[in-house]
Amino acid sequence: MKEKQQDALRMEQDRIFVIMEEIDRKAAKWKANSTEVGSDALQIRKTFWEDVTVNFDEADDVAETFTSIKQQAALLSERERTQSQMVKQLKTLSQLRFSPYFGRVDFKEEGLSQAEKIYIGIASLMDQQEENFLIYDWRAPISGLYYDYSPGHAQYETDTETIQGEMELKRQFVIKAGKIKAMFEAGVTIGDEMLQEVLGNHADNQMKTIVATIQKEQNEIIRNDSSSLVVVQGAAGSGKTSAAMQRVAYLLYKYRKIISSENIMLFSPNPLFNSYVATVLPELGEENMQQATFLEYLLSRFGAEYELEDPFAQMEFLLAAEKDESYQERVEGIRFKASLEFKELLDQYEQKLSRETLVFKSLILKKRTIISKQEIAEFYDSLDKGIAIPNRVQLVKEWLIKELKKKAKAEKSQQWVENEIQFLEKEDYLEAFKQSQKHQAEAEDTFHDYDMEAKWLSELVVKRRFKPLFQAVKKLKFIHYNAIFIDFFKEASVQAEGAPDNWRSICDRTIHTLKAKYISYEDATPFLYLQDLVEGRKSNSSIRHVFIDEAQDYTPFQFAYIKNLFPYSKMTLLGDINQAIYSGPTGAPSIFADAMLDFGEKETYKLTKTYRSTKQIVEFTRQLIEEGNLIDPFHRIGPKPVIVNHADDANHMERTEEIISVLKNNGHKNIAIICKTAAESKEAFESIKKAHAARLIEKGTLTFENGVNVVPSYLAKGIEFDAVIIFDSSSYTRNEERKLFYTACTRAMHELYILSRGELSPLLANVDPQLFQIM
Ligand SMILES: Nc1ncnc2c1ncn2[C@@H]1O[C@H](COP(=O)(O)OP(=O)(O)OP(=O)(O)O)[C@@H](O)[C@H]1O
Repeated sequence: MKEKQQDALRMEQDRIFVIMEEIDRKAAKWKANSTEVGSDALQIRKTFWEDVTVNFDEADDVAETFTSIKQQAALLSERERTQSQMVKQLKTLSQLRFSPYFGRVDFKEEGLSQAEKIYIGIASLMDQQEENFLIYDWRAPISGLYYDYSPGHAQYETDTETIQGEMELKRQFVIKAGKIKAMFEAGVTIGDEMLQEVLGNHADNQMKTIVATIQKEQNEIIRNDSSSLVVVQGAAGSGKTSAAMQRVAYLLYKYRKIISSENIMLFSPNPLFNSYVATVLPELGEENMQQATFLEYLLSRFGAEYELEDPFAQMEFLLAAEKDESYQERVEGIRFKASLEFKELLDQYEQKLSRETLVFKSLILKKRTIISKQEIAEFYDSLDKGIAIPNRVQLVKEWLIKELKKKAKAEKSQQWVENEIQFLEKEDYLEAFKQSQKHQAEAEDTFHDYDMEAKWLSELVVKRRFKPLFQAVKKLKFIHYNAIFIDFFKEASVQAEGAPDNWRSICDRTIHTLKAKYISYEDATPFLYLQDLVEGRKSNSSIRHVFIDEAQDYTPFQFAYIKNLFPYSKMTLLGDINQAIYSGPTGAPSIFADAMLDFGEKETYKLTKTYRSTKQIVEFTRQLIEEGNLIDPFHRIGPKPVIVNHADDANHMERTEEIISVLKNNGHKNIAIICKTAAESKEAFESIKKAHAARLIEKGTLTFENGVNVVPSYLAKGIEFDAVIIFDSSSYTRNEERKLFYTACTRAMHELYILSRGELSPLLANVDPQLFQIM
């Protein structure tokens, strides 16, 4: 048996050498081509103007010149595109040279006498004659066999038919620098050995691709290309983010003729997460999709006029301001403002707005009202009420631009203009002189040079002063959204169906903050929604697929808003209701708990098998949540979580430092000290850094590095560490914090320590004592 395996290994290694030769041959050829295309492009750039006919004498000549320039530019951009395509292909070749493939299946198609050997890697490679595949791209239809079946009957779908047959062999490889490091023959338990190998590795500050070990249920999610909405509810560590990333790569491959990375958008929870996942697609030879946090979108819309609270500040309030007298009321406000009932109130308010007037802002120039808000309102009110609000707003805009032009003309003779002329720059005077010379030469005018110059200079002054006004009008800044939103809360305070009992007081408080131009996070999306009702819906037609990771933290209101923003997009939502850290403390609805996700064709997947943590950690953490018994740990063995049981504060820091040393000695490179809040993190960091080189993660932190990281609980979501130390379990006391505590504990891959400065968290009370060690 052993000998047979040795032979197989030798044979496979020999094949790799042959493949590497082919890669080298192709690389040399492509490199030569790429250099040629590159020098072509350079040449075109150098001689661009020599090769076009430039003649502006007659109208026909101008048209010809224009066509000629266009042709030359098209030629240049085609060459440049080809060159960058070649560079990309060369990069993929070098990735293949390092590790040509990770899987092989021998598949005998029904009706054929011989099995085909199908090798699967991150990209396809053809033989020298360009006839046969030496390597199949993992996203090709036939590669589905590798993920979905073990030896025996198997089938795969092409665009037109289902191909049936027999899988005779399934092999997995770990190949590095062209050498086979490990080879597994898959039996009934598909890929377990290979998974063991992969999952046993240390954590990294960058997520890795999982193409070699994608599991069947993940593969279904990755390859679903028919549903408008894919919803994945998956336990912590079940591979939701991984599935999302490979799904992006799959869509980019399958629809490469119609979509590219610019047409895919990922909403992620924070900037740290953005950088954590940033290397997955490049590793697969693809470019990263567009990535943003929802907060970034909000900030881009609000501009500098308002102070916008971010979700992390809101979270800090929810976790740390429990004793604040406004706490309960705000929590209830957050809950209601997250709902579709609240959105309905805004829709009703739109009806009222369409019958009544809007609130406007006067256009002010140098502290003088140029066009008053009353004049704007009068014009607006004179318009037919049957016209939709956004269209009326457009008419006001056009009217204002005309009025501003008239005002600007009239303004030129004002004394202030003359005064400002004196303060113009030397260049402006020079330009005025040139203009007047030009005018003199062109027209037999009776104007004195001096008059011409003065006229030009006063025009310049007025133009400069009016420019911001024109810009403001174009951006519809003459609408007083804040006042309209305040008016909405005044109206809504008396007639809110489904609102909490203290709704009136919530509205008063909201009005108070809005008057100070402060937008609480829970008010931000409703504010923009109202703004869009007035201005017309903003929608993005270039995005064809939106991914929302950690989707459990989006409210139904936010989701409805995002859906409106991307009306032509398919959507993939990935989340875990047990990690709903925002709706935990507020009880606000989450799109994952709601039945509101009715969307054309929706497909829901549940992932219950988890891969991140050892069996011992999962058995422990799943007892922290309801229905945790449904979570199925991957069989990877490690030490039981440790609860450090001491109810006094005195040696807490010392113990933390000792444990960090133990974890370092155990070979862990990536250790997180997870604290509940930013303030606790700061405090922990200040102490720890005296004994260990450590890094503090804050809401603006863009990357995290291997080493000791001190991180607030809500920023750790989505990422993972070799070992986690929960800094102080005693700070998680309320049931509302259960999901946050669970999220923090599930970040650990290999070891989990729970420390407490006071009493052990009551959230641990029901955990089976067999599942942890006490220290
Ligand atoms: N099929 C797989 N093969 C290898 N590793 C996998 C596989 N699926 C998941 N993993 C690994 O499990 C870990 C968790 O995956 P991922 O972060 O995608 O899970 P998640 O469901 O998004 O987790 P969470 O909700 O806790 O943030 C990662 O290290 C990932 O590489």
